[in-house]
Amino acid sequence: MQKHELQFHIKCKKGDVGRYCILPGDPGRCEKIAAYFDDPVKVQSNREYTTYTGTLLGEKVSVCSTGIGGPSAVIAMEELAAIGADTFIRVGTCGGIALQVQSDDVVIATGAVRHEGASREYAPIEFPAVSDYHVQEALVAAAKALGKPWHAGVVQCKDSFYGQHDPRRMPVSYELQNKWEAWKRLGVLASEMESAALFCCASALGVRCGSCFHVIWNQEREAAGLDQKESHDLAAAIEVGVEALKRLIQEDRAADR
Ligand SMILES: O=P(O)(O)O[C@H]1O[C@H](CO)[C@@H](O)[C@H]1O
Ligand SMILES: O=c1cc[nH]c(=O)[nH]1
Repeated sequence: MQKHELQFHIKCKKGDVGRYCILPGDPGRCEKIAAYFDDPVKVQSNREYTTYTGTLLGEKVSVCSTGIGGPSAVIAMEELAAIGADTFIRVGTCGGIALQVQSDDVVIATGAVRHEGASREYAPIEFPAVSDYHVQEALVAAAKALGKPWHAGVVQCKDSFYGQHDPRRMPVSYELQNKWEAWKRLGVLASEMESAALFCCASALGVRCGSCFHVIWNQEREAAGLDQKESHDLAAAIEVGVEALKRLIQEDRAADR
């Protein structure tokens, strides 16, 4: 596929997007994220992929939704990279696993458990799904500067949302439940679905990617009888993602990258 061509799924072409892109899963989140940009314009909407472009600090930036799961997320990354994007921040939602992770906190992924399929088509399973160091650093600095409660560590990715929430129902419950116990003992912070695939795809493409998440709930806190609520206000995670992009833009300018 030629780099100047309209990309097959996102229906964008070179010039439509900036080198800096925010990647939410939910298309409905794009307009809310674009509202933080200067002069945001809706560029395209096709399948699960909705794209807006605007500016931050005078730099062209975009937001493009990825849909749910690794396969559609790496399509977005591949097609955005083909038309010039090289720095990605996934702003998503997650469910807490570690007991200290509470609803409304912001989780920043340093790495992701590859309990999903798409990353295996980019890298052998021995290869770690890790976020870009500079993006990770910018996300932590942003969370600190904005005074948001944050945690940085490993997140778990899987392909089945209901395998996470109702593993006993699944014929492979023996695997899901045993592995979940391992994630807990290994200090995994939270569960979501796209970062492992995005991190491996980014490594393969030579682009930068990091992730931050709004914590909706924590099923382990609930199981332990700790206080627990459900929250769907993603403002803190969005603000951390946007602030991190600004910091990366400034750092890249200072380093003439
Ligand atoms: O809210 P988003 O960004 O879609 O992220 C999370 O929510 C979806 C599941 O409900 C999965 O995509 C998961 O990773
Ligand atoms: O529990 C959750 C919440 C969001 N996304 C997930 O994959 N799991």
